[in-house]
Amino acid sequence: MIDVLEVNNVSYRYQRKQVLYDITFTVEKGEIFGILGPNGSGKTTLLKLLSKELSVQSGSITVNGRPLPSFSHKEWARFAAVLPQTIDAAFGYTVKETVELGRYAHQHRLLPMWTEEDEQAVDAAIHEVGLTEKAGESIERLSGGERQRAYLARALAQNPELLLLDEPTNHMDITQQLHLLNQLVRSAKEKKLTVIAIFHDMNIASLYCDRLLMLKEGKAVALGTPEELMEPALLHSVFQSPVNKQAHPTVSKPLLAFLPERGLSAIEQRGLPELLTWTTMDDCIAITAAEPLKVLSSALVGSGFQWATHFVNRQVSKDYNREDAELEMKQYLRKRGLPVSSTIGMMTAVDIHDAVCIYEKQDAFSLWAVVTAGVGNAVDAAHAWKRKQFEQKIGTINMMIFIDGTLTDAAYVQAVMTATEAKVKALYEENVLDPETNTYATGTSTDCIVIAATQTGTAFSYAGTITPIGQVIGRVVYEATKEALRRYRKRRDFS
Ligand SMILES: Nc1ncnc2c1ncn2[C@@H]1O[C@H](COP(=O)(O)OP(=O)(O)OP(=O)(O)O)[C@@H](O)[C@H]1O
Repeated sequence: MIDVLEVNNVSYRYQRKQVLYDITFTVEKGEIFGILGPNGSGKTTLLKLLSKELSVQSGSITVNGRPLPSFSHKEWARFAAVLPQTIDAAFGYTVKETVELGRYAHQHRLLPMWTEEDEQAVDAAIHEVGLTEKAGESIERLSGGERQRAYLARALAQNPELLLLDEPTNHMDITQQLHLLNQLVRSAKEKKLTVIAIFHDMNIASLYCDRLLMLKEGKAVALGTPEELMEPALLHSVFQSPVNKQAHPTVSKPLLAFLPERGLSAIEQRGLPELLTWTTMDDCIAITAAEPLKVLSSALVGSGFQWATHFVNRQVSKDYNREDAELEMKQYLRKRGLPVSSTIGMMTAVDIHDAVCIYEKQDAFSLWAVVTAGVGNAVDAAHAWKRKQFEQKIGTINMMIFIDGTLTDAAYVQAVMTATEAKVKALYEENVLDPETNTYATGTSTDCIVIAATQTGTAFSYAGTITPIGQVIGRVVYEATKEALRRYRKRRDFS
């Protein structure tokens, strides 16, 4: 890789105020390089030094191996284009005329001539920022975001090798931000355009930048890929705001969630039993939480991680068979007056009146488990592959585990593991067999689990069987599953 830009030990002071200290980094050709940092950390000053708007006082900046000061004004204007943070609007110009100004660097000083190449560069740049329709509009009649795009088009029309952007997506709505940044990434890759940009939105920077430089009080505190920099501890120390890091659902980039200050939540004031309201209707159990709980579930409605206030275990007939069960379930929830977007919905053919609830209170947390169990579809997971097809009978084990505590993602996963292991043990002790293989069943073919936590109070990094919370989950699930199985068999044997 070729380094376009080398910044070595650059420091800067405005009169007596030192604002940059010994900044060193390199930027490669075709790279999208982001500069991040709190207000006043020196980002704009650094960008002004890179764009030659300010002169280097100490240290050095070289571009393609040449010291930056050795570039003439015209040479530099051909090489680099700048989009500053604020631009005084050139009133009276149309969008197209504004963008045309970007071509001046390519004009011969003595014999200025507007060529086909100039015309094409202007049209292409206007198209790239999505302003073709407004090319004839005067600049002062554009919205703030549109105006920003027009100035970006002016910079792009320069056909620069280096683009320096100070908050390029300022004033833009999210569609425009994504459109523009997608375009920048395309240009960077296709034309080997190098982009150095200041960002305030860390998720946007993480999504679009190859590497990031983090400034704090004029010092470079971190330099690396978004994966390396988006670390909660580092971000907390730089921005003084608590932050959580998660995996982006579809792109291999980190996603950050900043945490608002919360007042005392219901759980801290009232405890788990007061937070949850239990209602048994003719064909479902509905549990309502006064505060949203963070849930990991395999439920038909509301699977994966999400926040929810309603938890429904619905009883359906053993012949229930719908092509789109999820859609039908959502219609059912709607009819019941439940908010579908914050409801976790599961189904069972087991009689919901046989549900077993166990509440456990410890010093550091409390836990409530609700289990319905049937074993008509019992299966041995180790030998399920031997089955030709699964015949659906009554019998599914549905578990909901409510916890007043703060769980990490790892703790959620371990809670699922611990609960599953305890369930397997209960099935073993109740002698539940897979009817096909005649071996001990480990579950049923349609089991469902919900782990719901308040995300307040005691923090749990893990919930495996070595931890107090894991031990409670294991015991409570084991006992509740055994009791639910006994109730299921009793009803089956007497009906
Ligand atoms: N012309 C100037 N004269 C004196 N001090 C200045 C000047 N320009 C900026 N500063 C100071 O230098 C420091 C860094 O400012 P700079 O604009 O580089 O920060 P920034 O990280 O870009 O901030 P923001 O995120 O708010 O845009 C600030 O304390 C600012 O007040």
